[in-house]
Amino acid sequence: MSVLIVTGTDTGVGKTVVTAALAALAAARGASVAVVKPAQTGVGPDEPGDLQEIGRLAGVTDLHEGARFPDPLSPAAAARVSGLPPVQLPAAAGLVGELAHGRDLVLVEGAGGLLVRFDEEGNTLADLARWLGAAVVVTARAGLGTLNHTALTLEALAHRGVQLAGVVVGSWPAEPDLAERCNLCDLETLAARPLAGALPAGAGALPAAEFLLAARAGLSPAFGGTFDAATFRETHQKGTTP
Ligand SMILES: Nc1ncnc2c1ncn2[C@@H]1O[C@H](COP(=O)(O)OP(=O)(O)OP(=O)(O)O)[C@@H](O)[C@H]1O
Ligand SMILES: C[C@H](N)[C@H](N)CCCCCC(=O)O
Ligand SMILES: [Mg+2]
Repeated sequence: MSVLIVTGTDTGVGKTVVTAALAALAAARGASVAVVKPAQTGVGPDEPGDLQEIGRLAGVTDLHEGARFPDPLSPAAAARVSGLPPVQLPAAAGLVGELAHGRDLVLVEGAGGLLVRFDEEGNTLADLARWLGAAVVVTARAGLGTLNHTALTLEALAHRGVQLAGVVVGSWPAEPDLAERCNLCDLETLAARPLAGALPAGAGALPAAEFLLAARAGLSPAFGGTFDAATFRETHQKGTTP
């Protein structure tokens, strides 16, 4: 039994796709896997949310959405605007703990970046990770601007004593520009370890069988994949040094 928390350096960086890739690899090796989204915002009652996307991509059905708010805001702000009660993050931690007893892996996808508030008390995904003693996967953008966002996220994790499970690039472009290629090396410097993966741009639109192949190639052996950071870096580093 283990719990992995999936956060990102921002909203829209590919957390859902990374969570789906982690779930797909776990399921493919026969592990029982549950996925929890404590708060889904920006999606109406009858629309598919991140969990439905994960279910479609990874073929997992053990999906748990804590609360849903229609406005595309932080969970705390979305609850305030809607007049609905905010998510109780301690209760979400309880649910994750319970699920973990009967599963090999429980994945938790946050909302937006690490320090986005879930309630008026200011509880965040970092608090959830701390309560559960769970490590955090940080999904990062590939391009210019990601170094500062990633450094801030890693510093916030370290400040709270939360363990980093790895940095994964959520969407690696087919034709990376100079900043994206340089960032491979610099993201590793920030994390003080090799990249834990890079999923190809467009992976989120693949059918499940092809998504599994992309997940395998795009995530490191620590997550059941074959991604090798050194080979990936070498492939893309042309022109990044004199
Ligand atoms: N590797 C990828 N392949 C295809 N599409 C991607 C990939 N990464 C991200 N996207 C697309 O980018 C958008 C944002 O990605 P995603 O929904 O995964 O972000 P997120 O970090 O989960 O954001 P949120 O905070 O809303 O949960 C989506 O439309 C998604 O389909
Ligand atoms: C609506 C969006 N897709 C996410 N569900 C929520 C993102 C909240 C981000 C808040 C912020 O950092 O300003
Ligand atoms: Mg998402």
